[in-house]
Amino acid sequence: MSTTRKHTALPKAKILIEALPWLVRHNGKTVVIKFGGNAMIDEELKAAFAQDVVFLHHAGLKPVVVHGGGPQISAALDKHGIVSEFKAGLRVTTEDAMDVVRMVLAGQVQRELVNLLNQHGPLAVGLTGEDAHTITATKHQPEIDGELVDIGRVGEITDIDTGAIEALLADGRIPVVSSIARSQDDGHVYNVNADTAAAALAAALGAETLMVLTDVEGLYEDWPNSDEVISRLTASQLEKLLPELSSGMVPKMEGCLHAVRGGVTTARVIDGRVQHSILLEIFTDEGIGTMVVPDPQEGDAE
Ligand SMILES: Nc1ncnc2c1ncn2[C@@H]1O[C@H](COP(=O)(O)OP(=O)(O)O)[C@@H](O)[C@H]1O
Ligand SMILES: CC(=O)N[C@@H](CCC(=O)OP(=O)(O)O)C(=O)O
Repeated sequence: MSTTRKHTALPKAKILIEALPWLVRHNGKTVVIKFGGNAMIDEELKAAFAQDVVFLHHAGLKPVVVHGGGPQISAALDKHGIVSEFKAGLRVTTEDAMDVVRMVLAGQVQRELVNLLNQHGPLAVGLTGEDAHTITATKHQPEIDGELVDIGRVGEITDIDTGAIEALLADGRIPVVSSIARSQDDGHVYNVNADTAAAALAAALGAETLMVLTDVEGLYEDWPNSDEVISRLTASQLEKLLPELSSGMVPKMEGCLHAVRGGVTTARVIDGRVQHSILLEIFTDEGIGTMVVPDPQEGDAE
């Protein structure tokens, strides 16, 4: 081998070998990746996201994608002359708005991600929570200032059926799930926050990791005054912090808590604006966002 080739080949081999412990650790494990609408900034980032997910698949992990689309829904509602309003971090969803939500999530955002993933092979299959009873919900009425408030067709998850997703994973596919649920009691479909849906799926699937890609570096300790990111916190530490959180971070961190309390080993909030942030997070020591871990059991070494 020429000296020049050795010089370029060796560093590449070293990078591959560095990933070996992580490849071994994650082999065969399910990882639920939530791709937030705010992180879908440009075509390059979306293509890099698809590459990362396909990489995980070929590296022996079982990725499941749950996508958001908040900004995309707001833009479409705007075109329909419907004003977007959020209460308790959730979109007030009228019957007409629900049609738009479903059209954008299942017909636009999900299709685009499925298409990007399938440029690498016949891998991705899109579904919504309605399919095969994957997500069942009942009408959600959040409590605001001590009163239950009606925010329309917003769902609270009551049941997850992992059958369809597990069948797809067993068939070597990458499920791409839109956060729309069916209701058992009134026949309506419901709008579910995508972080909440991803966390519930991660827990029900017994996933090793929940990874939430968003448009900030992680959970800021004192948002919006400082950009100091909390790199690691236990479930109990997070629980204490929850009442202080605001807006989009509420469902994200509640979801992370639900996931780790439900058996997921780590839940991470990472910056989706950084290209290949998924690979950095899974295959290197340089975790870049906020990691939530279960409380240490008595007798565990710190
Ligand atoms: N403590 C916090 N740390 C980081 N971001 C926060 C915090 N509190 C609120 N936020 C807001 O939450 C947003 C992320 O949530 P959201 O807009 O719902 O994103 P996504 O579309 O990725 O789900 C951030 O852009 C930021 O404005
Ligand atoms: C009930 C509720 O608020 N649903 C969300 C669903 C999409 C979502 O969660 O998208 P992001 O992850 O991009 O925020 C919405 O209508 O915006």
